Amino acid sequence: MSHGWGYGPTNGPDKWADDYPVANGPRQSPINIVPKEALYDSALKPLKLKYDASNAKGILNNGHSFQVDFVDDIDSSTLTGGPISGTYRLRQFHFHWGASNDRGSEHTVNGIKFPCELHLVHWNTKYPSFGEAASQPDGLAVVGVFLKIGAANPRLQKVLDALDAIRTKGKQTTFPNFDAKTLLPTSLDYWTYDGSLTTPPLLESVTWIVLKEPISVSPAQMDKFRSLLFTGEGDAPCCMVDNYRPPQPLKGRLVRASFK
Ligand SMILES: NS(=O)(=O)NCC1=CS(=O)(=O)c2ccccc21
Ligand SMILES: [Zn+2]
Repeated sequence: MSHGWGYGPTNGPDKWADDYPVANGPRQSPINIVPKEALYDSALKPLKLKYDASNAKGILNNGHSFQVDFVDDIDSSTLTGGPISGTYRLRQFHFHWGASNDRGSEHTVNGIKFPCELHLVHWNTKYPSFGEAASQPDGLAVVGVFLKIGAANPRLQKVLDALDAIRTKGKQTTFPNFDAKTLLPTSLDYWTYDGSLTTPPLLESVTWIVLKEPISVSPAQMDKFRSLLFTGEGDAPCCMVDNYRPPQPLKGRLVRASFK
């Protein structure tokens, strides 16, 4: 790719292997989850998410999605338990969504696409930094949450209300005092498998933890996601939609379930 990666016809997921050959690697993400083929593992521990709202820093349009970044220099917002060992710190969360409500999620369930998917990115504190962790096979843990069309989600609305300030690529603003736990569903039942970042550099360093229960989002709230632009101020505007990678080959991997 002569220009940066993206989600368009000339720089989208089918082209990423040109610059990132790991795109065809053995543990790529996302995947299609087939619940009947997942193995219930009674040894899997419950997820323990301990988030401190005061760690929320800012919200940024990074040209591929938008992300909410967190202070991660101490163990104040952490993920423990579940399929992982040790302590992983919350780094950021972001979303992937479609141009219409029939698509947008990265993981699928029995081939079903959701309109949106939330990713909460955590890094293993056995490594000295996020960057170092991102290059290790057990370096990252991403919690994925599906969004399903239904009633408006008041907890999500606080995030969406900030989007007018970051409409174009590179724009950011402060986003203090947000408890990411408010975005989680009631049940923390999950599927887990070994995978990768779903965006370049597609590093195969992610333990994926995909929650079974979706959270709700209204059609109007989905249109708020779609008000963002991939492009920068002054560029020809291109709506930020369909910023998802499709499911990748399982290549023999096991998907485990924390529930029967
Ligand atoms: N959808 S995803 O969470 O797998 N990839 C997005 C992502 C999350 S991140 O902050 O780990 C990071 C660093 C560098 C490049 C991409 C990313
Ligand atoms: Zn993501």
